[in-house]
Amino acid sequence: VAAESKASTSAEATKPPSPARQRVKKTPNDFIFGKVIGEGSYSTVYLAKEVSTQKEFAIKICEKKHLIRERKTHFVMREKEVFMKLDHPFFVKLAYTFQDSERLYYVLTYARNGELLGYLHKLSVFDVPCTRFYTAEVIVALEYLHRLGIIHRDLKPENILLSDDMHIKITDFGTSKVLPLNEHGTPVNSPEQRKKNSFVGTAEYVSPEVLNNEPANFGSDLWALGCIIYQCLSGSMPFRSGNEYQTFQKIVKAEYTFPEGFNEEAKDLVSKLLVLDPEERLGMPGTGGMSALKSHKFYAGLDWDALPSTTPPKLMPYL
Ligand SMILES: C[C@@H](Nc1nc2c(c3cc(-c4cn[nH]c4)ccc13)C(=O)N=C/C2=C\CC1CC1)C(C)(C)C
Repeated sequence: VAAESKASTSAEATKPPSPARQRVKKTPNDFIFGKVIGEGSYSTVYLAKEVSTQKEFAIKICEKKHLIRERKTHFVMREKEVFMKLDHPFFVKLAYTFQDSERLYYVLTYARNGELLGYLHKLSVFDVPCTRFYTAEVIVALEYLHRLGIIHRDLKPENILLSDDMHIKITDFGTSKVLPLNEHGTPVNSPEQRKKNSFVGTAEYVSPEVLNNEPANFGSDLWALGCIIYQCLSGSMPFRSGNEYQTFQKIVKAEYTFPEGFNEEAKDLVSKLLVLDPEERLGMPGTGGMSALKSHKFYAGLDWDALPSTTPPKLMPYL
């Protein structure tokens, strides 16, 4: 990588910086690359350290020829478009982008404490205070995302990362959808949007409408939220089944049961999210919007605006 980029850097060195590019573009030589953090759909994400600041970043690298061959350039363009719009503490931030002859590089926040899923596996279940806190942070993140007209479409505990101070950092927007905004800046999810969906989320969290080939909408993220709340308190997924086909059969019928002892307020909340008709899900405009969701008794007493500055409850093994 270093050798090739030297070639392109020298080529770039002769190109006068265009006015649009005020700050100098980074190159791979500005970073020391470490372990592979994860494989995205058309990319590999590495842990890396910026030489000049010793700061750690996650760097997503895409092979240009692979993207072109797989005709996925629009995915990475859309993902970059989404990252450029996001400026909120509960999302991974895009710090720099640059390229060399072979690859595209996206330099992003490194969420040092990894996936929420990891803690859920370690503890098997979260207690009510932790479930309240972390799912409330997801709700604040969804409210921000939906206000920007962005549907995540693949929300799941693997995409909910944790920062140094144990607040959430949502990531993986490669499959998100950006809805056009009308003249008032409100997202338009019109019938024209109803073209065949090319993307289906992760089996256990995908919503009925997406399985029925209807376009994803904000309700699709609320369905995933319902699955996540269920999973935090029970340690298992509501529609988990022997195989994917059986899982899908349960999803399209919203067929699931609560385990013994499941928190009553959470039962009521989940039953208002895992509803077949997206418009009927708590948090959608027809049911009072996100403020109705935030007023649900499961979150009684929670200071929503203080969440980013609240000390997160300790994720404790279930006693
Ligand atoms: C879901 C995602 N996983 C992850 N994506 C990102 C991480 C990340 C960190 C850990 C981690 C940290 N400590 N221990 C584990 C585990 C998984 C991660 C991060 O720090 N910063 C940005 C990321 C992603 C940016 C986005 C453009 C792709 C996949 C599997 C797609 C790579």
